[in-house]
Amino acid sequence: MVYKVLISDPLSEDGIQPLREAENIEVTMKTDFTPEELALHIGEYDALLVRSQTKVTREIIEQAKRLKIIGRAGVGVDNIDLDAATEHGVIVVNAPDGNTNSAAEHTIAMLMSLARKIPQAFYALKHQKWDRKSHVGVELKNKTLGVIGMGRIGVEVAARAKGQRMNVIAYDPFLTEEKADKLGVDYGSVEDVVQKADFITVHTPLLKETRHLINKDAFEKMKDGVQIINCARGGIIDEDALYEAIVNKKVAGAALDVFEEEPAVNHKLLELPEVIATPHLGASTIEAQENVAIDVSHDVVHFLTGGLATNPVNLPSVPSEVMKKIEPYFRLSEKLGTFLTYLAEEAIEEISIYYAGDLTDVQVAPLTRNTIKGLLKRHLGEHVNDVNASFLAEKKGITINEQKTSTSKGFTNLLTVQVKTSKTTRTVAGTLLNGLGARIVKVDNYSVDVIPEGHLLFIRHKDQPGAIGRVGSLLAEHDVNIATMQVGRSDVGGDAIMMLTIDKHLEKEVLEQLINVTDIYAVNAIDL
Ligand SMILES: NC(=O)c1ccc[n+]([C@@H]2O[C@H](COP(=O)([O-])OP(=O)(O)OC[C@H]3O[C@@H](n4cnc5c(N)ncnc54)[C@H](O)[C@@H]3O)[C@@H](O)[C@H]2O)c1
Ligand SMILES: O=C(O)CC[C@@H](O)C(=O)O
Repeated sequence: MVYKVLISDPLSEDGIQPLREAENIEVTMKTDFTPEELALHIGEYDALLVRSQTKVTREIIEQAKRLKIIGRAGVGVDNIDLDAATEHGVIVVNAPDGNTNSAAEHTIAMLMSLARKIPQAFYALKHQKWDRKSHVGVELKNKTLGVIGMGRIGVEVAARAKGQRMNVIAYDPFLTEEKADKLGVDYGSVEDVVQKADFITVHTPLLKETRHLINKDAFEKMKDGVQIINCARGGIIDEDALYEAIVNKKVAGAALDVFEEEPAVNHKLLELPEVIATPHLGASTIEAQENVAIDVSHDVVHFLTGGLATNPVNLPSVPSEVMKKIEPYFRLSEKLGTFLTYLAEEAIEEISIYYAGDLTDVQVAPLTRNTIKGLLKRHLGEHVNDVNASFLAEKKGITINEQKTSTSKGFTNLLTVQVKTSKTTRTVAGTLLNGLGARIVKVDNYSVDVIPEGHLLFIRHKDQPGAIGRVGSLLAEHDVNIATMQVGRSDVGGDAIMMLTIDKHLEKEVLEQLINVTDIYAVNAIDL
């Protein structure tokens, strides 16, 4: 059998040697397909290799009848429809490490160019203007760099900024004070970073949660004259808000490698003299392109010849006998993990998963991985899957405990998940009710009975007359319909909880008002 591999974006010729040299693999490099042409021809191929230009949409995947693997030579997989790939049994692999250095160096290059107005000065000189007055810069020494997203690239950027004698303040949902100390950076919330930094650089993936993370509100809180860098993904910064902040002189400059829509030609931000930009060049070094092409080529060769992929991004394969027994619990375990991300307000340091009742008779490791996936996915994005979840948790310094116990508290099966942060321990437990599906049956010490789906509100309050009514009225005022409501308390007049299911996502402003309602201690708006 000969496997046909299509490379539809320019990849390093040296990097794809493992593919060229493999037996029974035929490589076609064709980088000028239109989306329509790609959809027309993709049916002939077993593997597709891309960078960020090719959009591997559902329409393309639906035409890809032979396709087994998509290789992304780079980190971000936002140009690939992962759900469609998974639904069609196509494994997606990426090359997460190969361009870290390149992207970090590009960020520092942008930071220095921005501070010293090098592109603007060069442009003037190219146009025969010897203009020194307009191009006075600022020094980096003793300035504060705010880093949002301390993954592979953020950590490297922070280390290099320290080499420029900068102070670094950073935020990442997985960054603890201890880890920040080890890295020699200050630990802060997004607010702290935004308020204290002279330069702000973002290094998160583009997710629902990070879309417009830097928006009008954030710009208002920043120091006057702050400068912004985005070498991660267009869309993390709200481009309209950035434009306005530059025109209003709040922001003194911005360096952009990425845009919401690419290619970004005729973009209004590019008309502003304060903006410098590159056309998505973060990973464009000979070394990075070779690294990512080698990594992804090896994975494609291994996978097509019956081996395992090193960097799978979507669903793994689980043996069918195991799957059959545990499949009914999959949704529940993932939802319990996700639920806890809303309750844990600091970085999670430890996760413990307890299996009781019927669950003591099954192989639970895939469920543990699935719970961890639910826990990580909200902040790390769609590339977290059952295969890489434990590995990613470990890399984030999270300890994982898995235990089978005899305390099923009267349930036929009981799955209890507990997370510890530096300040608190939060617990949620769920069960699969025969014929009725999944239920959350305990949150911390309170018994509840809630379907783990949709929009939930978990409210802690003082057991006082009127507290429930005030919550109901406020939600009604904002046209939020309560579908179900349960209450519980530790003792009369003491701590109590409300667990509500509501018909739509709770907007931030309503959440803020709810937190300020008399006798309410805390509110978690949870989207499952
Ligand atoms: N410009 C380029 O050519 C280029 C090159 C490489 C990577 N990138 C992009 O850079 C980004 C980061 O890549 P990486 O390899 O460091 O990824 P990574 O997964 O190692 O790190 C991302 C970090 O962002 C954090 N994060 C998630 N949500 C957050 C939030 N709301 N606030 C703060 N932090 C949050 C995660 O916890 C994680 O630690 C990706 O979007 C990637 O696609 C761009
Ligand atoms: O392919 C490229 O050059 C961009 C890659 C980069 O954005 C990534 O996410 O790895």
